[in-house]
Amino acid sequence: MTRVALAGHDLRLSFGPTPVLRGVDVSLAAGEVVAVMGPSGSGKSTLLHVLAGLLRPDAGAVELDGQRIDDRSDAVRSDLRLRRLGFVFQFGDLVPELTVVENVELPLRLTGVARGPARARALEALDGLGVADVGGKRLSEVSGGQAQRAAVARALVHRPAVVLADEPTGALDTVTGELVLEALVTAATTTGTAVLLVTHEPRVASWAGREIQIRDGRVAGTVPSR
Ligand SMILES: Nc1ncnc2c1ncn2[C@@H]1O[C@H](COP(=O)(O)OP(=O)(O)OP(=O)(O)O)[C@@H](O)[C@H]1O
Repeated sequence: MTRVALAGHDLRLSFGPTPVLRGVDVSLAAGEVVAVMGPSGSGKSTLLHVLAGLLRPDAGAVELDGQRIDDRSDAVRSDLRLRRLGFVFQFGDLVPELTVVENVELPLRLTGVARGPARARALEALDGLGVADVGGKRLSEVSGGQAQRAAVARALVHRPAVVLADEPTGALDTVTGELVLEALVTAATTTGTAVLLVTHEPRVASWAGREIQIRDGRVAGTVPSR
């Protein structure tokens, strides 16, 4: 049977009086790429933040590799995020004071990997995205597309169980966007990482195996990607 990497069960969350998630069930198998689509304001990013343990749901449960995480302490959830999850947002979110390669090795260094092996793995991850040559540069010295590819390398460098990506190609040209999506799909097929991709764009969703449609804080349907 396929291992479930990440699942949300009957997730509910309101901001003040406004319900934003109204009972969402989602499940991602290891190695699966799933797109989350839906109109602006339908709750996609909120769902991603709840699944990441960044926001606690009012009700429901989140399970990572079969273990419930939403009821764990902030410190435990933060540690799980560091070790088991990778994130890609629309605008890279790298640390400007560090070089590109220092950013990519960060998840490894923070979990105790020694400097030498961490550097080697970071350079390998950058190489996989075609940007190893800018490893020594600071963010101010690289293009937006190079920075985003570095952000993807950082999200994948520690071979996380799950990558959560929120409009990861939103700020990129088509060719760079495809490099980013290809890297995410390759991680899914080669290392069994589950990838959840929030996007507005059908072209981006077509890289996923399955599309979850969110409307008004509920799953309106799940369809195979075109
Ligand atoms: N921290 C917050 N406090 C209050 N309301 C919020 C907060 N975050 C999101 N919302 C509201 O929750 C609703 C869902 O927002 P969310 O960002 O999840 O939607 P989305 O589907 O990702 O939208 P988009 O496609 O525009 O990014 C919106 O009405 C938004 O205004």
